[in-house]
Amino acid sequence: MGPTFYFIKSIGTHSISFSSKLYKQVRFGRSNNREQRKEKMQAKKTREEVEKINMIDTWLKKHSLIYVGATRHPFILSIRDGTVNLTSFKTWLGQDYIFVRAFVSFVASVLIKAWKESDDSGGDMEVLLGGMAALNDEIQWFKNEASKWGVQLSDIVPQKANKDYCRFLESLMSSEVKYTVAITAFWAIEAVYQQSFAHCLEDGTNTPSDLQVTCQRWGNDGFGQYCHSLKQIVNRRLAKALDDEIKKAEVALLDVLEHEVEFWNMSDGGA
Ligand SMILES: Cc1ncc(CO)c(N)n1
Repeated sequence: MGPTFYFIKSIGTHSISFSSKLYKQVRFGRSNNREQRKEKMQAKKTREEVEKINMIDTWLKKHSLIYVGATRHPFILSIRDGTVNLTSFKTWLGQDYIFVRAFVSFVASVLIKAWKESDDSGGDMEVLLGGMAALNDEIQWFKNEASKWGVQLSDIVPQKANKDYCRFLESLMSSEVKYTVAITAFWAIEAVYQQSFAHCLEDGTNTPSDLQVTCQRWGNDGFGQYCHSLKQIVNRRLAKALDDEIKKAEVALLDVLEHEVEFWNMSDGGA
């Protein structure tokens, strides 16, 4: 088949016609294809940039299965529907007290990294210091709560999942680990508890009244705000980070989510 001819204009008895290729070139401009390609690439770049601005949400969508596994664990769902086994709850309480003591040291190491590496335009240090103050309160709370439930904290032996998690925290305390990577893990650790316990406080839930204080501890709005501030710090850091650091931060997030699932699993009696 020959080229299609478009009748464009007739001037008097003279008609001018173009081949379709030529017509397109005249109609859309010679560099049409190249322009379109450029536009597409621009769109792709913009999408990547948008994803990078909120890297955390991009990752949570990408890894939604494990994220839901960590924030909607059967133990949490059993608190939420009121069927929780109190032995499970006490196991969790004792193990978490041990974890939080390691966690305080980890947060101290993140604070040191912030001081060394952050320009602190976002007030990172204040947010972290607020987190440490909350942990001071939390340790006291664990002691009160343990005596309320008859849990002897001095007798608690850390289970394997707990030891593994604490060892992971310790690995992040190394000066080799960048601030961006460590604070990504920090945000994830706090966010899992915030999301889990806030879920137990939603309308229409059956959370037992004597567990409400526990859920409030991490599910209250102030803690939600604090997690949001941490998330903004992380997103700001990741938007500026090099690829290698971004990859390590994503791995750290996945590690946290896996450790959190294993940690909840302990409450079910698994060692
Ligand atoms: C296991 C675990 N993850 C997160 C938190 C939040 O502080 C906690 N107390 N314990």
